[in-house]
Order: sequence, then structure tokens, then C-alpha cells
Amino acid sequence: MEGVDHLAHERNKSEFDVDAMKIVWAGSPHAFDVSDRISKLVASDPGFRKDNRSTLSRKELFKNTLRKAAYAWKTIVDLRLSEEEAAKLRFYVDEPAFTDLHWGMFIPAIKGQGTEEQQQKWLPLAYKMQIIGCYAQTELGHGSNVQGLETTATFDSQTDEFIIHSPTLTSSKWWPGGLGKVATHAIAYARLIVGGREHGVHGFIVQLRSLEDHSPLLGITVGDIGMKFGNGAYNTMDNGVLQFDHVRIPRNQMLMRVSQVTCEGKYKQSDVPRQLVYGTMVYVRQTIVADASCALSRAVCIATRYSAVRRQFGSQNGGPETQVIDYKTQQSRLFPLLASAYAFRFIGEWLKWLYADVTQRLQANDFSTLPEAHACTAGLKSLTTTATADGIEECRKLCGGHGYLCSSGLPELFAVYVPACTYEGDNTVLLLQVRDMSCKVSHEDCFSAGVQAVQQETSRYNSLYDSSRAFNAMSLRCSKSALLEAFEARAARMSVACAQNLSNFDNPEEGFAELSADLVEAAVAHCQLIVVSKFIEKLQQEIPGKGVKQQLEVLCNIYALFLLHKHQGDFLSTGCITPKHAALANDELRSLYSQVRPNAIALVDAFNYTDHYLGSILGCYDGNVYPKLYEAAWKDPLNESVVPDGYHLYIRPLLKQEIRTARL
Ligand SMILES: CCCCC/C=C\C/C=C\C/C=C\C/C=C\C/C=C\CC/C=C/C(=O)SCCNC(=O)CCNC(=O)[C@H](O)C(C)(C)COP(=O)(O)OP(=O)(O)OC[C@H]1O[C@@H](n2cnc3c(N)ncnc32)[C@H](O)[C@@H]1OP(=O)(O)O
Ligand SMILES: Cc1cc2nc3c(=O)[nH]c(=O)nc-3n(C[C@H](O)[C@H](O)[C@H](O)COP(=O)(O)OP(=O)(O)OC[C@H]3O[C@@H](n4cnc5c(N)ncnc54)[C@H](O)[C@@H]3O)c2cc1C
Repeated sequence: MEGVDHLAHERNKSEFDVDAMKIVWAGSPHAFDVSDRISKLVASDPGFRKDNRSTLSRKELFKNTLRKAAYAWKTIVDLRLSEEEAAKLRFYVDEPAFTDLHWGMFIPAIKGQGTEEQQQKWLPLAYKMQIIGCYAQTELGHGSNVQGLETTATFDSQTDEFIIHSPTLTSSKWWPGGLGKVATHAIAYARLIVGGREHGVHGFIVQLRSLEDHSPLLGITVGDIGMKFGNGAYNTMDNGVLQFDHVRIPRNQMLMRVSQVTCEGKYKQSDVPRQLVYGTMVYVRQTIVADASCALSRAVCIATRYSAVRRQFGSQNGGPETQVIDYKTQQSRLFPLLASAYAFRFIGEWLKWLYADVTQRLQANDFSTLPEAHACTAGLKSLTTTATADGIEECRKLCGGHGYLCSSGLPELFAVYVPACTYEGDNTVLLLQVRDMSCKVSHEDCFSAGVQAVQQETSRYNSLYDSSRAFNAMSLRCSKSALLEAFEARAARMSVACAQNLSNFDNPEEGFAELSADLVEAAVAHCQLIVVSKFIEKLQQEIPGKGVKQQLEVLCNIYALFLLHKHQGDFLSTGCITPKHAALANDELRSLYSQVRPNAIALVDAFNYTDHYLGSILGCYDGNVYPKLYEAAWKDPLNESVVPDGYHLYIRPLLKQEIRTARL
């Protein structure tokens, strides 16, 4: 039944103004307008078709990505799109490509770590895409341990050049996106050696390929590292391998905002902290948090719409069976993910604000908030990407067997998304960086200020603990502060426990290593606290639109209570709640699910995703799932012939018992 909205009855049930929610989701009426316009532009242009990705060979897939990137650039130039519109276009084209690294890492690295002069030279070329850059940090032997990188950059004062060299196999650059087949330039990270002395890892702009014929320059060996997880998926990206054989670059191609090398061979450290060399990672981690809400909301939109279409069991007197979305088990798996998508949206907005604030300060040489920005971006990147990757997989299961079909969109979404748990910092490694955020109860505090610091923290949080005792079913419903205090008390108590345990070690590093699993759990608790608190802050703002705020309150409560239920062990063992509270929280969750149920479809409609972007038959707007699945099956290349290729060679000899004489 083409043209019929099979989900209309669901949409009619909704109790809030969906258009107003669309604006909350987008961030502002302007952001909504841009997003809506560009998503429709991409969806209606056959040049951006993407439904054939899983059937293409790697070479075809990659060539198609090159075509799309060129076509996207032409569209941006022809339509004179603004930077904001261009970024949205890249988002809705929905295909990882070398351009992500060029715009997302190469340019920001030059902006953040280059001097004024360097920016003036390189940025205009990069903005016009007259050069294409990548971010070459990770090596075959080291990714997480940046200080362990082996590539060297040795200053030659005779020629005023650096010699970039890969001394070992493990020093080969390995993974950089865009490097394999496209990038003409790289920001390559290498250990700086001046006058025989080492000065740690620094960034260098290195040309890799000829701007005339794209061949690698002298001393450069470069290629793609091979197929990655999943068909299609991240294989549109040319992650690369690179070796330098004594490649010479001019001295002024070292990024010199943080430290400089003079022509006489003097190494000068400016007032800028060394950690600014890691600044690009902070920027990208922040964008990854914002991206998590997009990936999770997309999976949730598919699973929610399909759960309303799908019916199993429960037919009474020949009537329709039960929609699977009406099963409490389905709701208890799906609605916390819906709530998380909204929670991550708001934490992404907050982090964007935090990053903009830090950037402004850095420009004025105020570095005071850099540690907080680093800890928050690292921790929240870890929290949101782990939850999103797990959430996408849960959505696949929520769609039963059909979720496993590529046409559901979920396998590819998972395969594209899951490396976010690894790139830009392995999620566990990043959680270990959160210690600064953990109530300032780091191992250094313990050892420098002694156990006194711990005692002070303990007594401060004992009072929080007392107030969290006041929390009951009623306060759960009415008072966000009771919930927030329970999260604060739990996070604080987990940090205090770590700090107390750390103080039993004579050697802080040994203690830190021994207790790292506990530290990671405490870090997760802190990050969850931040997400809950920022969701609550969002609700304190004025939010226009009939029923919009009420829906968000329900989702906020679901997010917090779901975490409380899931981690009740932490809350109980740190004494933040009693078993009775835990049971009440669970009762409250059930009641909140019933409140979401009539609004579920409208809440995912508010993401305003086109069918093109969703790329899922199960999630299509009109809910007309079965005819579309049936049709798509017949379009599979395997169904091009009724009798498959290979019948005469392999099937017939089997059937005819001729297998021993067949030439296999
Ligand atoms: C067609 C046209 C289209 C137009 C398109 C338009 C727009 C598109 C735009 C954008 C696209 C947007 C985004 C997309 C971009 C990319 C996303 C896609 C793909 C991802 C690609 C992936 C890239 C990568 O993975 S790059 C490599 C990343 N590598 C890592 O993350 C390594 C992880 N390791 C580390 O970060 C560090 O080594 C460490 C673990 C933090 C440890 O560092 P170390 O030096 O050993 O330090 P410590 O001794 O532990 O710490 C010293 C001290 O420093 C502090 N610290 C550490 N890091 C930082 C930091 N980053 N900032 C500030 N401070 C830091 C640390 O806490 C410690 O402090 P202390 O001494 O006080 O304790
Ligand atoms: C799709 C993709 C794209 C990428 N793009 C780029 C790019 O454009 N440019 C670039 O430079 N890099 C890129 N990378 C590399 C990426 O940044 C690294 O893979 C990542 O930082 C993890 O480092 P690793 O591979 O060394 O992991 P490892 O550190 O080897 O991790 C292996 C295991 O060891 C554990 N571990 C490591 N250290 C510790 C520790 N101190 N304590 C406890 N556990 C630890 C980890 O938790 C993990 O379980 C990309 C990677 C992927 C997958």
C-alpha cells in the first residue's frame, strides 16, 4: 500500500508538539532549518545514493566514495554553501571519507598548533582543497602511548631542514584515514631530535605525494592497510601505512606554536603547555560525543518504528496480534536507549560550549581550563561511544531476525560506528585520564596532601550521602535534586574509595596500575553524573512547545533511573541508596515507560531523519515494512539469475553423485 502511513495511528497518539521538539533536538530554529534543507537536498540527489554499498567490491566502493566526495565538493562550491551547511552535507552524505580527516583533523591541527605565519601559508590551500591532508600519529607499534612513538625528526642545521625517518618496522605510520590513497600532505607526529637531544613528540607538515601526478615523493612508501570490519561500512576510508626514509622538510614545517627550533638549532619552549600538541584530539573527541547522539538516535528510530509495526502473539478472537513495542521487556530495552539519545544530544551541546570556551581562552593564552576540557572530552567520549555501540547492537536485537539483514541498516551502522570506541583514544585508556575530574581525589592529591584530603572529601560527601537518604519514590518523581545527589554521592564515594586504597601503596604509580579497574569504574560514575546533571540543567531552561518539556522530563528520569537500576550495586555498596530505594526506582521506571509509550513514534520523528539518511527498510517513515523487504530481497544480485552461477560445477555434481569425477 504505497503512500499509506502505516504509523499514522501511532503519530495521532502523541501528546506533544513534535515540530517544537524537532527544534529542541536540532539546537535552534536556525540549526533546524539548515539541517532540514540539507538533508532533503542530499536525499533527493541520486548522486548521493548509498543503498548499494554492501554489494560493491572494495575497489568499486572506494572509487564511488571518491566520486561522491568530488560531487559533494562541487555541490558545496556550486551552491555556495556556508561552512555550517557544508558540514551538514558531509553528515547527511553519510559515508566515512578522507575529507573527514582533512576538515576534521588536518585543518584543526594547523589552526591549533601552527603559528600565525604557518596558518597563513597552509590554511588557504587546505580550505580550497588544493592540498589534502591527513593526521598521521598512530604507528604499527604504538597508538595509545603517544610518547612511545618511534618516528624521528632530526634537525639538520646545515640545511635548515628536518629529516623525517622511520627507524623500525613498528615505527611505520599505521591507521591514519585518508593516508592510504588520497592525502597529499600529513601532519606527521615524530620525536624531535635537535643537536643530539630528544624533545618529545611534535607535529610536522610533510608532503607525501606529488601535486602533479599523485606519485609518492622520494623516500615515502605509502599504501592502504586493507579491509576492515564489515562490508561497506568503514571500508570507504583509506586507512594507510606510511614509511619515511630520511625525508627532508624545511624547518618551518614543524608546527611551532608550542615550541620552536631556531635556525641555529636551539630548542625553545614557549609558555604554551606541551599538552597543546594533543589539542586536535580534544577537538575531535568533542565532535565524537556530538556524533554519538546521531548514531544512537538513528538506531533507536529504526528499532522504535519497527517495534510499532511488528506484531507477535496475543491475538484475541482473531484480532490483531500485540505490537512488540507494547511488551514491557521491549520497552525496558528500547526506551532507556531513546532517553540516552536525548541525553547525549544535550551533553554534546554542553561539550561544544565548553570547547568553544577553552578555545577562546587558549587564544588569549589562558590555559587554566585545558585539564578540565581534556578530562571531560576524554571521559565523555568514552562513555557515549561505548553506550552507543552497545545500543546499536541492542537495537539490532530488538528488531529480531530482520535486524540482521543489511537492508535494516543496523549491521552497517554498527560496523561503521564501533571503531569510535577505539579511535581518538581507546575508551579504557581515556577513562584513565578522567582522574582530574574525579572530585580532585587523584593519586597525586592523596600523596601530596596526605590522607587529610581524603578525609575532607569523605566528610563532604557524607553530608551528600545523608541527603540522598531522603530520596523516596515521591522525591524521585518530583525532585531532580534527590536523584542528582544520589549520583553525586555515588561518584564521590567511588573516588574516595579509590583514593583511600591508593594511599595504601608506597609507590603511587604502582597503586594507580593495581587499582586501574576501580579507577575506570569511578570515572564512568563521574561521567554519568555529568550527563545526568546537564540533562537536568537543560530542563531548567525555558523550553517552548506544548508538552515538550514534560516529555523531556520523562526521558531525563528514565535515563537517570535506568542507570541507577543498572548500577544499583555501586549505589547500594557505597550506601547512596537502600534496597528499598532501588525497588522504588524500578517501579518508577515501569510507570515512566508507560508514559513514553504513546509518544514513542513522535519522539523519534523529532530527529527529523529522512529515509535516505536512515538507510533502513525497518525504520522507513511510513512503516510499510513488509512489501519493501520483499521487493529488496528480489533486487539482491544473487537473485539476478534463478539458477545460480556454479550450479553446473558444484551443485549438480553433488546431486548426481558425480562429485569424485568433477573438477573442483
Ligand atoms: C566534501 C566536503 C565536506 C566538507 C566537510 C566539512 C566538514 C567536515 C568536518 C569535520 C568532520 C568532523 C569530525 C570528524 C573527524 C574525525 C573523526 C573520524 C574519524 C576518526 C579518525 C581517528 C583519528 C585518530 O584516532 S588520531 C589518533 C588518536 N590517538 C589517541 O587518541 C591516542 C590516545 N593517547 C593519548 O591521548 C595520550 O597519549 C594519553 C593516553 C592521554 C597519555 O598521554 P601522555 O603524554 O603519556 O601523557 P600523560 O603522562 O598520561 O599525561 C601528561 C599530562 O597531560 C595531560 N593530557 C594528556 N592528554 C591531554 C590532552 N589531550 N589535552 C590536555 N592535557 C592532556 C594528562 O592528563 C597529564 O596531566 P597531569 O600531568 O596533570 O596528570
Ligand atoms: C577506524 C580507525 C581509524 C583511525 N584513524 C586514525 C587516524 O586518522 N590517525 C591516527 O593517527 N590514528 C588513527 N587510528 C588509530 C587509533 O587512534 C588507535 O588505534 C587508538 O588510539 C588505540 O590505540 P592502539 O591501537 O595502540 O590500541 P592499544 O593501546 O594497543 O590497545 C589494545 C588494548 O590495550 C589496552 N591498553 C592500552 N594501554 C593501556 C593502559 N595504559 N592501561 C590499560 N589498558 C591499556 C586497551 O584498553 C586495549 O584493550 C584509527 C583507528 C581506527 C580503528
